[in-house]
Amino acid sequence: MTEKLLQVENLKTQFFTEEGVVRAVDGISFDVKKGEIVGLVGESGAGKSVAAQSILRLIDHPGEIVGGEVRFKDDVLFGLEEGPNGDLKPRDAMLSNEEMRRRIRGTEIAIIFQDPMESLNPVFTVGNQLREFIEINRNLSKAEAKEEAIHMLREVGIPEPETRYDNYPHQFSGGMRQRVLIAMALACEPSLIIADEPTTALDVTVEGQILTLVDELQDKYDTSFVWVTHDMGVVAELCDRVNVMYLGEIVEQATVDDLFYDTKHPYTQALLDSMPRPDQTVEELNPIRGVMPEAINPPHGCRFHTRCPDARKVCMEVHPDCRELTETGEHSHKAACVKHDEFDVGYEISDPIDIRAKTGITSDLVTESTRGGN
Ligand SMILES: Nc1ncnc2c1ncn2[C@@H]1O[C@H](COP(=O)(O)OP(=O)(O)OP(=O)(O)O)[C@@H](O)[C@H]1O
Ligand code: NI
Repeated sequence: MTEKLLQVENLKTQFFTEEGVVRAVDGISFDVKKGEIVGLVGESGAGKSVAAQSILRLIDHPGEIVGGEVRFKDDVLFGLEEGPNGDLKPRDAMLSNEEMRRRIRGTEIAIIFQDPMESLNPVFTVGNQLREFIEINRNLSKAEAKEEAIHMLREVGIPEPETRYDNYPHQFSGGMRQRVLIAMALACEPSLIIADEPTTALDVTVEGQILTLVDELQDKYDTSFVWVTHDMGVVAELCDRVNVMYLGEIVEQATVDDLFYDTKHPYTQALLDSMPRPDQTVEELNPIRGVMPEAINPPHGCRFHTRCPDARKVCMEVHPDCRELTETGEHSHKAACVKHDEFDVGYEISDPIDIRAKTGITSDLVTESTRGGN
């Protein structure tokens, strides 16, 4: 049994805005084992970034983690318990803000964001920033830290690292800056790196190079990753296991192979169908119809029913949990869709609903999508 590094259980994060309560992350559960790359994939607004930030308790006002638990190794990063008056309060075992800063962030769990310029200071050289980070976090002398910084720049494929050490961030290309952030993330040899779409802004070739690099470094350092992306191509290339998110929930959770070749949720299927393929022209792309509804007032029943080609009346009423669909198989494969027998809520005898009427979209994408609900 592989060791579970990170365990997220029923995590809920909400934003209390003037328009209402945004249920950005609405009860997700997943785990990351040692040495694994686990994907969080979904369209814009699905809650991927909020989920990633919640793990490190990086949620600011008006946002708040309101429920669930996050455990990392033997530590409780987040957890609530009932207080004497019946109201919820942080569990005694939950790490303090100080412990999160000192012991966890950067050292045990590193995070890489989409825009490197947010994490790099434009007025200091790349080398100095990396050196200082290493010096502080690893208790090395200035000279040792500099040596280590150059070593890390070389590790992530920066050519002539001794010279590049003295360059400023703006003298690096986008891809090179992202490599610097990977170097910084790896510098303290964390057990887990959370990467929030770090390659999204890069062109495809550079993105490919970075993904290859991450794959190699992952092998070498045995670091685990949570990889946030909206791109199923990235998932295919990088991830071991995947969580598909829709409107704050995980709707399917499986190994990459199972997700691609034994797809259980219509939303996952729609994401896969919308993936550009080499044998297709741009005209042949199959974008997912409609837009994702607001997370303030998510649809009743299954949140995807308003866009789902397989939706029936029962889907408007029953809110499916993410349920195990394999018998005693080796790999767990979970999905939240009542068309599967495990749910037994009368899907087969329920009337189909006319999605055209619901989305107001009358493209031929809708008529052709009567793909069978097996
Ligand atoms: N500071 C905030 N205040 C109010 N709502 C927020 C805030 N941050 C995020 N949200 C809302 O939370 C939901 C989830 O957002 P999140 O950024 O996690 O989505 P995402 O899946 O990462 O999308 P993207 O691919 O665009 O990054 C969205 O409805 C978003 O509008
Ligand atoms: Ni995001």
